[in-house]
Amino acid sequence: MEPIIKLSDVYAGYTPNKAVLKQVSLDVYPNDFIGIIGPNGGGKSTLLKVILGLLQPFSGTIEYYNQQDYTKVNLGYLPQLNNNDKSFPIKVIDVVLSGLMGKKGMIKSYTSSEKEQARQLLSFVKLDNYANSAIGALSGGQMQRVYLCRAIINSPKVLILDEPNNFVDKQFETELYDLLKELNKKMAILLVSHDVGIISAFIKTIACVNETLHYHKTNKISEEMLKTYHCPIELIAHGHVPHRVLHNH
Ligand SMILES: Nc1ncnc2c1ncn2[C@@H]1O[C@H](COP(=O)(O)OP(=O)(O)OP(=O)(O)O)[C@@H](O)[C@H]1O
Repeated sequence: MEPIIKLSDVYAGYTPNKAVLKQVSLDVYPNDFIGIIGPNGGGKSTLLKVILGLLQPFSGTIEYYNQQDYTKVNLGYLPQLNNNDKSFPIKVIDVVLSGLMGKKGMIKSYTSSEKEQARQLLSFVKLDNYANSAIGALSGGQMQRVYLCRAIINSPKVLILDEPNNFVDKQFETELYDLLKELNKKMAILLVSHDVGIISAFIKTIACVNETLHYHKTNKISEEMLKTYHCPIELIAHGHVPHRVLHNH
């Protein structure tokens, strides 16, 4: 089977001669569900930017379906939420529909079947009653669900999520992962998360990013394994659920 995305020996960063990512190689296959973990500042978001084509590597290659042009691969992206999103004057359903722009370009109107599809997705994440609300009126968790709908409305081959559970209400957290499991039947998923304990029940493999990338063909994480690869974690307990979190560097 051919990988959908193939990174080979990638060096990337923001200032010349100061690589944040070094010697990174990774193959992403159609049914993958990869948990991307690592310490703060280790380079997880930078890796996503490289994969999304937002940051050109200093050296190394990134190939999509054996093509050089990333726009030919349909990628869905759920970015980290930031506070600016709150002041953006746009209706919830239009946020979801804006996920079609990559396919349609800057268009003025959407078809009724596209609107229906957007409504179905909102119903999928239990926000059917908010379709016509302003996005700024929603809680952080609700906004994340809307952005998830936007990321998947174009049926991407790869769904990329950056800390989706940062703002998600506890009540929706399990539902979010169940939803991702369902989506994984149709698309590869790359998930950056600090919640290693929780995601390990859903992910299939692990990429530990700490300047370099170490890929583990398992969803079981041992401290020894991560220590070996300089990706420190520790076990703590939140309530009744044992949890692994990453040290701050
Ligand atoms: N736009 C930028 N310009 C310059 N340096 C940056 C920029 N974005 C990130 N960095 C630096 O690159 C390094 C890696 O950052 P990155 O955000 O990729 O890490 P991360 O693993 O996603 O961290 P976190 O878990 O805190 O989100 C850090 O040292 C960070 O300060």
